[in-house]
Amino acid sequence: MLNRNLPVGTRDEFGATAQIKERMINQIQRYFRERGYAKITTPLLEYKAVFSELDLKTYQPYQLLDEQGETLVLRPDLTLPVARVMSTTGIKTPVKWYYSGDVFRVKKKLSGSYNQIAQAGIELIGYKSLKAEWECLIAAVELAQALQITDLKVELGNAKFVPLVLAALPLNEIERRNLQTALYAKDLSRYTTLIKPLAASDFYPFLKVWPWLFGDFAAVWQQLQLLPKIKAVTTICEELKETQIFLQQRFPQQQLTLDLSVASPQTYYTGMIFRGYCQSAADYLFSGGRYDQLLSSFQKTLQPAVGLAFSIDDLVARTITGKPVETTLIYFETSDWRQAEALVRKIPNSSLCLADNLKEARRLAETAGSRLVDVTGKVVQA
Ligand SMILES: N[C@@H](Cc1c[nH]c[nH+]1)C(=O)O
Repeated sequence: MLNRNLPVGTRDEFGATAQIKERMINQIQRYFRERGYAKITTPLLEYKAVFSELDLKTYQPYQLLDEQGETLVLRPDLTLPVARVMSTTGIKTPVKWYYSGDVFRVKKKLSGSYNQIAQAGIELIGYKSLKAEWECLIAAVELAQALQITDLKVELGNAKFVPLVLAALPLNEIERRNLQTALYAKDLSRYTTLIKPLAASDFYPFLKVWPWLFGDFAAVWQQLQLLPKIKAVTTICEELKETQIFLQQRFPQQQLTLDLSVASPQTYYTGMIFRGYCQSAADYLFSGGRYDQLLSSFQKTLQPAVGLAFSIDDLVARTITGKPVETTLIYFETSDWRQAEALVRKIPNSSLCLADNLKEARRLAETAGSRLVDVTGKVVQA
């Protein structure tokens, strides 16, 4: 019976879903193109080694062997293939890429989520200033606005914040790792036990609130004042504050949150991280960050880089829950074919009705819940 089934986590897409998805990908790509980005495409199949910098437990890839016995994977990420391209082609930097495509991540049976995820994103390579992060954030917020997402929340963080604070604590390696695990898992009873030995430390007041260091930017900022000065952390915080001020000037209505107690969504991030989410979507709408070390794992030169990717499927799911699209069928006699085609071009979501006669056309329109129009442009059935 497998010839009638789909593998776990896959799906077919058709009708409104497929159409909305296509439109959305086109809209996002057009936006990036008009902003001066160049298109890049990479293959679905790559050597597994390309993804050695990825947390392969979280993003488990589908594997297969090529004729030489090398392990290939269906790409579980789109940023690493771009880094591979940069290291093998000698393309001059700085460069701004945009792309869209599917990534494949093994999902547990019954998890209910999909293993083929459509993404559209950008990678800005060769830019070390904060301007690159801001460019990504502007693009993300403007796109969300263009896609009519009115309840977007932008969450800022920094991949280095947690490791730097942990490194400043008087703990050994194992204690540090345990504390990090408890913090990320929000395992509060274990976390409280682990910080007890530090009760006399300057860090203690901060440690007591650290698991709650997420939410409204201003509120988190206030809590952050409890943290004793650590030079590298101060720089991170200043960047976050500057970014908040910049975003608030540019998008006064934009909701902005800060999360300084979360694990970096990708192991390759080395600086600011940002995610966008909204109430009606289950997962993040976009996710990105700075990854200055990634290209050095492919080649000797260090290349600063920032990027982000939209998760298209969540955007589509969110749109589908809106009101159904009104469709129109155009009924015509064969002698009026060109005229009918002209109407299809004019009326959004319309198509030619290939029924033999008007009676049959009426029946088809009714079944499809479509309006029926004849070539003269007259609605014959609403
Ligand atoms: N590849 C990242 C998103 C990203 C693009 N560029 C930088 N980060 C992800 O899938 O989470």
